[in-house]
Amino acid sequence: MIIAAEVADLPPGPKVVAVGSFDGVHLGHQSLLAKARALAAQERLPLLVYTFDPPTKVFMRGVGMLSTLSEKLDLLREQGVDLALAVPFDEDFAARDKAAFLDDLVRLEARRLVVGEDFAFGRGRSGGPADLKTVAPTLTVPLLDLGGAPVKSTRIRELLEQGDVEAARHLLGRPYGARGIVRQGERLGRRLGFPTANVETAPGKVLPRGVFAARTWVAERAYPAVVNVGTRPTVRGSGLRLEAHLIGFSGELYGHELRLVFLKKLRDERAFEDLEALRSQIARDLEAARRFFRL
Ligand SMILES: Cc1cc2nc3c(=O)[nH]c(=O)nc-3n(C[C@H](O)[C@H](O)[C@H](O)COP(=O)(O)O)c2cc1C
Ligand SMILES: Nc1ncnc2c1ncn2[C@@H]1O[C@H](COP(=O)(O)OP(=O)(O)O)[C@@H](O)[C@H]1O
Repeated sequence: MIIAAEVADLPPGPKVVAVGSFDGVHLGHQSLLAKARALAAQERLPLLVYTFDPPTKVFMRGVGMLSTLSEKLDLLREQGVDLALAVPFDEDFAARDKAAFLDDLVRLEARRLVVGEDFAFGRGRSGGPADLKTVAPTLTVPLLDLGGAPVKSTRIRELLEQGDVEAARHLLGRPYGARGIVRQGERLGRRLGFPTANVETAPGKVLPRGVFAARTWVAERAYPAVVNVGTRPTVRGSGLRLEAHLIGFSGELYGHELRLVFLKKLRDERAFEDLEALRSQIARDLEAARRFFRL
């Protein structure tokens, strides 16, 4: 997949262009991309995804994001997208009028356009499908319905904020994941008997709170894990932290990238009277995770 941040950096030639924020690349996005891919194959043209970083709603409304740019690009690649244009979405971009956006599509040599039915663009969301049709024939894809409501990033964000990683998984078509570099913490984990890799995720990334059974990867190796996402009230922690105790791992992780997917919520985070009480609870969490993984 070829990736660019500006129209001028993409190879010339006609293309099928799908436009949207694609935050999370959920099942709705995936069905839209499948239609776009089929259209591209039929027309013998490459498929380009024109997307925004951060997602427009994240910038405009300050909500959290389901996928960072690198996660989104990986997911788009998995969906068989040939080219990705990820433009920085900022004040200037939000203020551009709809003609400027249409001009981008012309410069991209868009021969067919594919958008979700709720897509709008340009300052004040003034542009819509009728405007797009002045550039190229436009396929407007209806929102995919699951469980009696459309699949939308907002709905998934809300489920994750409630810690419901299993319902989020149904709408995403895969378990929700996060990634980041392992940083040094207060080195209390080892003293507790449960070393925990402290994973620094991107600012603004949505994290479900609580204790979870998770699958983790370091380089290409997979480890089952118990993960806590919270503020560690027992040790008067500050700020939200993601900490993973990898089952069957020993060694150093500092500076390595750790990836994980949240599989099952085990419980909410709590304040314990003392470290001993926390230690025995983590031991029970570990047992619950082992049962989950049938270890
Ligand atoms: C499975 C698991 C569950 C945890 N649950 C809680 C909890 O309920 N309350 C809490 O205050 N801290 C909890 N923690 C966080 C520990 O307080 C944290 O791992 C410890 O402070 C180690 O911090 P350090 O990595 O900075 O040394 C949990 C950690 C793990 C791995
Ligand atoms: N099974 C394991 N799971 C997670 N981290 C481990 C494990 N075994 C060793 N480690 C190492 O121990 C570190 C965590 O130890 P800990 O005392 O909790 O320190 P910190 O406060 O720096 O997170 C990890 O970053 C990693 O390098």
